[in-house]
Amino acid sequence: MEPISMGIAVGVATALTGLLSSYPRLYCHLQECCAAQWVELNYTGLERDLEEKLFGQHVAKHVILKAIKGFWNNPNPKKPLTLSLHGWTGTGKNLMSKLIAKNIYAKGLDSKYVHQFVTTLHFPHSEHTSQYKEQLQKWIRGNITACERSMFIFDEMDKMQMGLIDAIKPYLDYYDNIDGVVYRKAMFLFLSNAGGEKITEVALDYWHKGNKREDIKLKDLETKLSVGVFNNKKSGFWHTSLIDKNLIDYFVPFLPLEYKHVKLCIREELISRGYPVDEDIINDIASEMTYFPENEKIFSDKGCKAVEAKINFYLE
Ligand SMILES: Nc1ncnc2c1ncn2[C@@H]1O[C@H](COP(=O)(O)OP(=O)(O)OP(=O)(O)O)[C@@H](O)[C@H]1O
Repeated sequence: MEPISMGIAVGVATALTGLLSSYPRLYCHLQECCAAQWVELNYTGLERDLEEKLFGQHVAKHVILKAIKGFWNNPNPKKPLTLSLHGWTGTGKNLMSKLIAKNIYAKGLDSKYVHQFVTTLHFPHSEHTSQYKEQLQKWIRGNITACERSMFIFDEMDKMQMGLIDAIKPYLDYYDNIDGVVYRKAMFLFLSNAGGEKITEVALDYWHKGNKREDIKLKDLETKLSVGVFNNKKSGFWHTSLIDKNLIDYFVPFLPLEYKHVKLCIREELISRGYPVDEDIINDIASEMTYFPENEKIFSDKGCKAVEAKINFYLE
């Protein structure tokens, strides 16, 4: 490029940047920003999505809707919202995070204000904990400075090293601000399989007694979870002061999925991929999944996780 054209290009770019920064509304019109047109809870949207897309999780739905509504309607929360999602693999914990993000951020999980960490992927080496710790704290601070309504999702929380959990702790607590940064409007979601077996015991017990699954209450599960997980010295996450200091606001249990839920997942997947809905195919695929316990075969051992792969195998 010639020097004159280069000069003009730089001048135009500088003028545009100046213009956009002096008109934040115009900036937000063109780019994702932390204002209400990009970051706002769509409660009815969330309610509808959970009803239509998340199967067999009445307790989790109820807790999440209550927690998020209360938090969002409070203009001055005392601490960030901290949700701990527990359950067997493939039961919808990641799906739930996705639906929450979708109904708060216009760009859903792709929003620059939604941050996902997977322990084995992002923090794999225990010898690097102090380095991860520093990076993570910087990351949280920087992102909440950019947008108070940021969301952080930590997957495989039960595999996270203790030191790293300690690094997040100050941001979850009841502080008005830390070094001038207000963390109270952020949301933290912790996902783990911890407690999955205890939750299954409760669901199985209901089934054996001939009770309806839909009658399982949060308190039935909480009692089991507190004995089996929170007081279990082996489940790393739980004997940290996250629990001792009451830093987790809600425990969100995910029930193991039954044959009928697996069928719903298959149906949903067929529709979303534009295949015709054929009951025979749905039954065939659902029957190919494996179920436990050994004798009764009630719950899918991978939840709905293998559905996509089974459909690929069956139809393509
Ligand atoms: N309850 C559910 N309702 C509808 N779809 C589901 C449900 N549970 C799982 N799925 C589907 O199964 C797949 C795996 O689900 P997801 O990743 O949410 O499970 P997870 O509980 O996070 O598993 P993991 O503990 O192994 O990470 C996704 O495609 C998801 O859409």
